[in-house]
Amino acid sequence: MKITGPIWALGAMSGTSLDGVDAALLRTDGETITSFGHSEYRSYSEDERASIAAALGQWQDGVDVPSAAETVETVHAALLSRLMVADAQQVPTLIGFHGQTLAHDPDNQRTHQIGDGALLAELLQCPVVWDFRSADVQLGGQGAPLAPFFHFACAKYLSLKTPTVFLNLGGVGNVTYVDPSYNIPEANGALLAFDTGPANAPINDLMQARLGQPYDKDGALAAKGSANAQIVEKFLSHAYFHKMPPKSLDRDDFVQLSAQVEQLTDADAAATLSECCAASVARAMEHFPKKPERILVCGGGRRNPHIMARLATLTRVQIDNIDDHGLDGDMLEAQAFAYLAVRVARGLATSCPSTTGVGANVGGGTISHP
Ligand SMILES: Nc1ncnc2c1ncn2[C@@H]1O[C@H](COP(=O)(O)OP(=O)(O)OP(=O)(O)O)[C@@H](O)[C@H]1O
Ligand SMILES: CC(=O)N[C@H]1[C@@H]2OC[C@@H](O2)[C@@H](O)[C@@H]1O[C@H](C)C(=O)O
Repeated sequence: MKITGPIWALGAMSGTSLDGVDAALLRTDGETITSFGHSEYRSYSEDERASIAAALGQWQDGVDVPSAAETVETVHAALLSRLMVADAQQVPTLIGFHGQTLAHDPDNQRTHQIGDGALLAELLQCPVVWDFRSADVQLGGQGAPLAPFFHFACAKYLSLKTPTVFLNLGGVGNVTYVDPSYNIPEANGALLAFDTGPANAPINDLMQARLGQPYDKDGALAAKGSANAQIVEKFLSHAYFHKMPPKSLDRDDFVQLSAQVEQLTDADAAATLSECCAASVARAMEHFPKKPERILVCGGGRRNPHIMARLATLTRVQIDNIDDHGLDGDMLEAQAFAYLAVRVARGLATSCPSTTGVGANVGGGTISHP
C-alpha cells in the first residue's frame, strides 16, 4: 500500500502483565505524530487470563496454545472492530497488531507472539501489520523493546529539548533514552533502549497467588511492608544487570525472585518486589550517555505511588507521570504499534543497533491484506 501522508492507524497491544488489551488510534505518516485519537482498554476475564497464563513459555502452537491464541484473537477482533467505527473522522486504514508474547529468547534468535494477524485482516477487512519482532531476532537483535522509535516521535511531539528517559512499567520494565536534539532517531546517541528488569509481573503473580487479587492497588500493600535488603542485593547481582545494553527480557526470566520472597509476609514480599522494580531502573541509569533531565513514566506502574516514590529516591532524577505532559500513559504501547505499522507499510526501519542491538536498521513486521 502506498502511503504519501498522514493516515489514521489503529494499534493494539496485549502486554506481559496479562491484564488486558489496549487499542489506540494515531494519525501519523510513520515519522511525525499528527494527532492522537480514541483509545479503549478491554481487560481479560479471569478465564481468559488463565488461558493465556497457562500457555506462557510455550514455543509451538501445541495443545494449550490454540485456546490462548483464540482468546487473544477474539478479544482483539471485538475491541478493534469497535474502534474502527468509533469516529467517522478517525477511520483507520491500517492496523498494527502486536499479539501476546508467550516466550522470548533472543539469545537463541527466537521470540513467540500469538494471535494471527492474517485472520484479523479478514475479520476486520483492513490490512494488518503483525509479527513485529521476528525479523529483528532472526538478524541477531533482541527483538525488543520496539517502542523506542515511537518514543523519539513523542519527544518531538512534546517539543522536548533535553535528554529524557521514557520508562514503561508494564509486566516488564523498559527504558528509552532520547536525545531530541538529533533529527533522525537512528542517529547514534539519539536513542538507547533496553529492558530494565521485572516490573509488575512478579507483584501481580504474588497478589494473585496469596490474596486472589490481580495487582497491588496503588502500592498499598507494599507501602505497609519493608523491603528485604538481602533479597534486593542478590537480585541486583544477577548477570542481567552486568550486561551492556541493548538487552531484553522474557516475562519470567526472574522467576526465582518469586521463590525468594516466599518466606516473607505479604506486605514485606510486595515491598521487596516493588523495590526490585525501582532498583533495576536505578541500575539502568548507569548506561545513559548523559544524566536525563527527567524520567517520563508510562504503563500501569505509574499508578503505583509506592514505586514512583522509590524511583525518585533511588534515581535522584525527576520522575513525572507522562500524563502530566499531555500523553496517555496507558496507551503508549498501543500507539507505538500503530506508529510502527505505518513505518512497516512505508518500508521504514522499526529497530536499529542502539534499540535492539541488531547489526543494522531493520524493518520488522508482516503485512496481511484482507
Ligand atoms: N492503581 C494501580 N496501582 C498499582 N499498580 C497498578 C495500578 N494500575 C495498574 N497497575 C499495574 O500495571 C499493570 C498493567 O500495566 P500495563 O498495562 O502497562 O502492562 P502491560 O502493557 O501488560 O505490560 P508490558 O508493558 O510489559 O507489555 C497491572 O497489571 C498492575 O500491575
Ligand atoms: C518480548 C516482549 O513482548 N517484550 C515486551 C515486554 O513488555 C515490556 C518490555 O518487555 C518490552 O521489551 C516489550 O514491549 C514493548 C511494547 C516494546 O517492545 O517496546
